[in-house]
Amino acid sequence: MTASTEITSVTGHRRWDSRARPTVEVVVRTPAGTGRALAPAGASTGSGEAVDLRDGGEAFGGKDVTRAVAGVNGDIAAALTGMDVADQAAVDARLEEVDGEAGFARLGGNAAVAASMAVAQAAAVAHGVPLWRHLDPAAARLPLPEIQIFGGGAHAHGRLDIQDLLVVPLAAGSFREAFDWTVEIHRAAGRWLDERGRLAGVAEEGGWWPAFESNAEALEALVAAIEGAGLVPGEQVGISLDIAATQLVGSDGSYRLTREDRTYDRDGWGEVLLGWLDRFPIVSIEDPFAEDDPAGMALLTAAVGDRVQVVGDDFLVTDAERVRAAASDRTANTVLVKPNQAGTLTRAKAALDAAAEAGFGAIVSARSGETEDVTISHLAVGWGSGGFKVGSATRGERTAKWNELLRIEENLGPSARYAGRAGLGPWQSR
Ligand SMILES: O=C(O)[C@@H](CO)OP(=O)(O)O
Ligand SMILES: [Mg+2]
Repeated sequence: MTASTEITSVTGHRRWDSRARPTVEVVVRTPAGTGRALAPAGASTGSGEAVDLRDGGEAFGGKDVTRAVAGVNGDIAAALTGMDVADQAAVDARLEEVDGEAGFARLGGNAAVAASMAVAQAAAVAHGVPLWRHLDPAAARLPLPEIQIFGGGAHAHGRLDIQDLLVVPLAAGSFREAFDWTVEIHRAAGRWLDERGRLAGVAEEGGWWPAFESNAEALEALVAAIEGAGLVPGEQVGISLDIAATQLVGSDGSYRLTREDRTYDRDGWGEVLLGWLDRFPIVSIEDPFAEDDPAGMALLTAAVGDRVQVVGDDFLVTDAERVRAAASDRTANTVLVKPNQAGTLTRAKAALDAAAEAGFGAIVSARSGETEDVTISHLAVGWGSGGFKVGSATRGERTAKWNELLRIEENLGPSARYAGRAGLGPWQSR
């Protein structure tokens, strides 16, 4: 170990996220440079996620991070000081050890992930390279983005049942062009809603918050928006849905569409989804069934898993073991990778590696509560994930991540490659 990459201090700080909630920032110092990172937070969370440690009683709706920040300045600082930022695996193992509980229940996954990411950032700074290059000097692929146009579910007070309606620029020639296309679709969608008096506001991730009469109407509007931008739905631009179905399921296991005032059993719900998949150019569907309904996930994967990306978010919670189980049970073909679900970068990377081994796709993803932190943009390139999901093309905490990818693409110059359709994952060629 060179002395210059040895951690001299770790400090925790209380900052703010895009939902006006407190969040944890960690600053890691070494003689060779400083790294900092901020924890994101989900709203539609999986029960198997690392624990988001919150406190404060009435203050900030019980969402304060006083204990999580204190844990960084106490146990985490004591445990990591003197370690080498270049040894991410050792740092992350130490974080698990010092917490001592599953899912970072004692010190908080929010504290752990911010510490883990700050260490990675410090290592990159110490080596004088951007984080993506530090993770893989040969990395050259820009991920296929999925970008939210309409927001619903828990992010829009249930105004629409489907949580995220996103576009996927399959046939763009570069990341830059992918984003150019997306903003035109975003604008066309806004016009479509405005002309029909359906514009109700902006959802938590910055997509339009529409007053649709049914979920199918939202899909029709999305197709119209793609066409309105002068693009061909399905060929140039596909649709991706995050159903976040755990939010739709009742205590009896039935699935409820509030918009349409209809309730379905597992098979009936499967019929609804298959109907949408037949009618609309959907290339990806996330959490189509609830996190505790593997039979539903298996039903859909068997029906469309050879042509549609079936993504586990709440269902797989960025966990390598769950990815391996999903591969053998055929309950998905792609994993959503959210570092804060895992608690450390090492655990998140293990889920991504398990996906690669299983022939699954992988999508590095932000949370609905975000900050200006751009670590995940670097992870997507440095880890070579096929996909990348950050919410909308609006709002600073989202554009920060997209702009960072544009910088990386420019930085790569002629060697940059845009993943395009291949970014949907290796399962396509099976
Ligand atoms: O479900 C999701 O994929 C994310 C992002 O849309 O939402 P949250 O961070 O609230 O879990
Ligand atoms: Mg999701």
